[in-house]
Amino acid sequence: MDREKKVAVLAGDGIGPEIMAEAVKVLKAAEAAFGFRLKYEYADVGGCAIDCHGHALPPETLALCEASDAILFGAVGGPKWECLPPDQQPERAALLPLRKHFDLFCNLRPSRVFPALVEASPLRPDIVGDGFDILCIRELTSGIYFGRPKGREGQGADERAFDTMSYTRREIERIARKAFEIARLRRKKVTSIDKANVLTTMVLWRQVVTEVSRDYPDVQLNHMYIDNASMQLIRDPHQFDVLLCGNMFGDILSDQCAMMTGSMGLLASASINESNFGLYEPAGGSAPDIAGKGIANPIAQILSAAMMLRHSFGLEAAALAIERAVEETIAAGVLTRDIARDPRKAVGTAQMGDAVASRIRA
Ligand SMILES: NC(=O)C1=CN([C@@H]2O[C@H](COP(=O)(O)OP(=O)(O)OC[C@H]3O[C@@H](n4cnc5c(N)ncnc54)[C@H](O)[C@@H]3O)[C@@H](O)[C@H]2O)C=CC1
Ligand SMILES: CC(C)CC(=O)C(=O)O
Ligand SMILES: [Mg+2]
Repeated sequence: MDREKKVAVLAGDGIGPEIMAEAVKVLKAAEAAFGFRLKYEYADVGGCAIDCHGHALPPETLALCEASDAILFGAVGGPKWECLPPDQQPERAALLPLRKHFDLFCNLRPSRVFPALVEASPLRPDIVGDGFDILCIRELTSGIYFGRPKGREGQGADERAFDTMSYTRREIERIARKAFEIARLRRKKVTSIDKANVLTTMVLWRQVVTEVSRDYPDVQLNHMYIDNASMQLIRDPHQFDVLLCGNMFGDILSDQCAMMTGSMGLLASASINESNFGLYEPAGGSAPDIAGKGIANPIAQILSAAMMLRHSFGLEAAALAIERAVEETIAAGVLTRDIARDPRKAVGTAQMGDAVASRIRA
């Protein structure tokens, strides 16, 4: 790495600050071990930013992100802000605009079963086998989460609310190309998820994905309806390599994939744009039910930091070292409550971060 890189650290709400502290701890251990330097600059985002600045994505936060080489993001939202009008809630007023602003259209969510956690999966042992390895590639800046018009109108029994699902050929093509390019580096299989039997948007999705696939004859493509895919993931996860999804279906299936590996707290993600600028965040949310208790699993945040080193900074060896340290820590039986077989032996968030960091130092 030629110069010190600047990381915008947006921890957010709920468990966000707790798990972020552990990711930064691990990154600092990696800096010392591998001799690179990162500069961490912190800013408010989400509900805590509404409380302090009156806006979920204050201009100074956006300016910091623009001046940074990557964004490390925690989570936003929670019951405290649910009373706000929908367009002012932290998720819609901060996270979605951030994704749109930086055109972070490509969301990578890898779900792999750690060998020591085969038993933590809620799937039957004969289905999990030695573990599966699925990469969910989710389109992140379009689809029904962004389509216009959306709104509410009318009153009484006639009051209605509506969202618009929309995809352009260009939007589908660029995420499909990413999926095929990445599948080439893996097991060369793309399963495109849609609902083309009902939704016109998804008819175009299927058509464009099929057209793009002709440029990748070495990669096998099959199409699957979202309802079937949800069932097939549980019946036989080994049939999947790369899942190519639109925004909403990828949101839903990736939570399912996370839990199939043992916990929501294990699923890391990278959201990148065409210039390889990225935002790195756990796939889960602010987990208000466990926030402030020091028991959240920091692994998804730590592995998101490893993805940042790999995708934004080209620090492959350091990324691998973090991933290996996480795997070894889990194998040594250092487990947070969500993945521990015996909750009485579970460690807290900070102990898990300490254990991973000390393995990197070693
Ligand atoms: N990227 C983001 O900032 C996201 C924000 N949210 C927001 O977060 C809030 C809570 O949403 P929920 O639907 O409850 O989803 P959630 O992902 O926050 O929590 C779902 C379940 O997973 C557990 N969980 C999540 N992360 C965990 C971790 N690291 N360790 C252990 N357990 C973990 C929680 O305890 C909870 O039981 C809402 O305001 C929601 O809109 C939800 C998803 C993503
Ligand atoms: C605001 C939501 C779309 C966040 C979320 O659930 C996700 O990105 O997985
Ligand atoms: Mg989600």
